[in-house]
Amino acid sequence: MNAQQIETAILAAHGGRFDGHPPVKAGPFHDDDPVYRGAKAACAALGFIEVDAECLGRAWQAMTRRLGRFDASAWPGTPADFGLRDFPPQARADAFAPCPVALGLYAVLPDAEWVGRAARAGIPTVQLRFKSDDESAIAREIDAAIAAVAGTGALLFINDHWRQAIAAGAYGVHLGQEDLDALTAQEVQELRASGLRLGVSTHGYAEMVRADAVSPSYLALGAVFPTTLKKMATAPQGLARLNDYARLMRGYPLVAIGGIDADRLPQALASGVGSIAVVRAFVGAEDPEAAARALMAHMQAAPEA
Ligand SMILES: Cc1ncc(COP(=O)(O)OP(=O)(O)O)c(N)n1
Ligand SMILES: Cc1ncsc1CCOP(=O)(O)O
Ligand SMILES: [Mg+2]
Repeated sequence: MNAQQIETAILAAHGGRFDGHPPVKAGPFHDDDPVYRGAKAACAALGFIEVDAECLGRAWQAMTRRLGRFDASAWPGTPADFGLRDFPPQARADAFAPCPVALGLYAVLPDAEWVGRAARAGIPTVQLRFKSDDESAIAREIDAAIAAVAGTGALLFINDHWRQAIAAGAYGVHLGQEDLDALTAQEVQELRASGLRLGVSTHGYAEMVRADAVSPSYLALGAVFPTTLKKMATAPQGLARLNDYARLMRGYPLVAIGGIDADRLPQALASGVGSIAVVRAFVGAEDPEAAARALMAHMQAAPEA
């Protein structure tokens, strides 16, 4: 088959699954392999951004070589086809400290007062996402958040401020791709050696591959649905992509985030992720404690993935 036939076959098999993403201009192409070229072109037509179409083109090429034939009905979902190292990642020598596979309902919160409120409402995983450049205010807020979860059993992640999180003895740290890229290899090692858990944001295939390079404790997959809380560089990924991402990265504890509320929670959870992260569904609720109960009831009611 030539590249054009491969592209047509992939679009015929998968075109209906990825509704809602406008096509992206295909290329550049880095070699003449017809599976790579056809699959990359098809994935661009399915709306995957350049870096993700490139990842998928290479993964289709690797999958085809591994299977010994081109199968348009398949979709790459094997870590080795993406060049990822051995799964499960927790077994790697350089893995970050492990965290539960099912982090459950995960509330992302603007300050320590909200952290305490979420923890007292019984939410099992909470994050302090305190945006400030004031070092002493950050340290104060982190200390207050740690005090606020004491005795509740909630696991506390600190967003962005990893050094202060280590100093204060938090359970873990959450970093975005830019946050991770800003760290030197030595700083990544310092964070790993601290024993704090590390969660990393991802918004597609290339970012999952990038995050996997440091073997973090969990991966966040987002934004699943549109969110008004944060200006996103990438379009909402949608449920079809979330399902594929969760299948590929199933060796990790996974967190779905972005625009999830009680109505959408069951669909997101059905992807196989062990955790659903929310901001507005808790903080923006008229009665946050009642909202927490409803969200947690939805999580419990969901059938095992
Ligand atoms: C659980 C979870 N997922 C994603 C994010 C976003 O992190 P990041 O991309 O670093 O953006 P900011 O939150 O720092 O604006 C998160 N905080 N938590
Ligand atoms: C911080 C963050 N990262 C990806 S989406 C998001 C915000 C999620 O907020 P909401 O649950 O209110 O859509
Ligand atoms: Mg960040």
